[in-house]
Amino acid sequence: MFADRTPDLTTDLAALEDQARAALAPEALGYVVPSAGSGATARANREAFDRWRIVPRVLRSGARRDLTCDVLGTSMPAPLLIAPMGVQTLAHPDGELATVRAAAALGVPYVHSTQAAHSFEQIAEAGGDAPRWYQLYWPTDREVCLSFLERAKATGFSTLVLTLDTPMLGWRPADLNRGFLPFLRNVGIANYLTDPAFLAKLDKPVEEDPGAAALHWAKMFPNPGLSWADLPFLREHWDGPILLKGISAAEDARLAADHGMDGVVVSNHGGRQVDGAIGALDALPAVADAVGDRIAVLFDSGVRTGADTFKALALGARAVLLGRPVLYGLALAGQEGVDHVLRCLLAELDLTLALSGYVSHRGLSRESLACAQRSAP
Ligand SMILES: Cc1cc2nc3c(=O)[nH]c(=O)nc-3n(C[C@H](O)[C@H](O)[C@H](O)COP(=O)(O)O)c2cc1C
Ligand SMILES: CC(C)CC(=O)C(=O)O
Repeated sequence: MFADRTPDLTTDLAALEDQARAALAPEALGYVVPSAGSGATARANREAFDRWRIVPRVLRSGARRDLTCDVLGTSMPAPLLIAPMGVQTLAHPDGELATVRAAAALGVPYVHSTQAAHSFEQIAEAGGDAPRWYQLYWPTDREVCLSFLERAKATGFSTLVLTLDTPMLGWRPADLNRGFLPFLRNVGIANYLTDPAFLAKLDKPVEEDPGAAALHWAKMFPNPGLSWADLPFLREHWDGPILLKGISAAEDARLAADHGMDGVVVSNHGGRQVDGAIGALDALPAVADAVGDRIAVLFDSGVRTGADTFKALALGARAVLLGRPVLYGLALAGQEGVDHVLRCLLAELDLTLALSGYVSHRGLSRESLACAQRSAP
């Protein structure tokens, strides 16, 4: 099922998906690659990148470039993080451990999903001192939520990312057709299965009744009742920066700032939630305008190349999160594959800046781009 050689990986990250398809088992393929409904949002994500074009400048002394940056107190080699993605053992048996090791070797921050197949403690051990953020799916049970926050703090996660576009799972035909949800097989709930507050609520030890543990998770995961009024609870229990992920509307970004949040991630979950939503890059400029420098604006959904990263930064993102390509690298060659993907992205971003006349992403603005007209049908 998993490639156990080191395949020749393409340096065209947009084409990596095709290579990875062959390395993913059918259930993993059905979970990782597709999007919600008709796939309209995922297409809109890519179309938005195609519409914006870079306007290269010349003769600007670009021999030395500096991609380093600081985002909310986290230093990084470039404005790039690994997006939170659950159940990475579907892509490779080493799962998140391989990803965090590759990220740590390069200093790229890794964002740990609540739905990971490895626990906070395992990630901390594998990742060493490298920067790590924690993505929270806020469970309906507040004791479990608090326990997650405490464990994240105790194991060195500096920044909290609260994902809000997934109050329940989107309509995902590929999974529905197969009747496949990894969590119901206790895959991707490692943070729960190692959590004292969660385990205390089970009638029997997990080993005796794994099905009951999965069902208990299923009662806690969907949390459609959350509202803006809940945010002070998080602020009270988390000392570090907090970002809201899954923001598309400028008004929600403004509300995030008004509620004392430190940042937002403009994202539509890679098109996995609302079918027919606005392309994430199309949503970015209005969000950036709405909050200005009040809070940090980060971005994901559809980033596949260094040029895509350039465009998101030019349209107002302080950093981007890389999603599926990381899982494709992981599926193809484990830690080495993730390393390959990160290095390609970083090199291509550096090259795109150089070829476009910039010594740093800090010089980018909307003037670095032009919006190409759609061609007539
Ligand atoms: C397999 C998979 C699992 C994901 N799991 C999570 C998750 O646990 N938490 C979260 O906030 N986002 C999750 N996401 C969404 C990513 O963080 C990110 O928003 C998305 O992948 C960006 O789109 P892209 O992959 O098309 O670039 C997941 C995405 C994928 C593909
Ligand atoms: C529990 C899930 C919602 C994990 C996830 O974010 C995803 O599959 O997109």
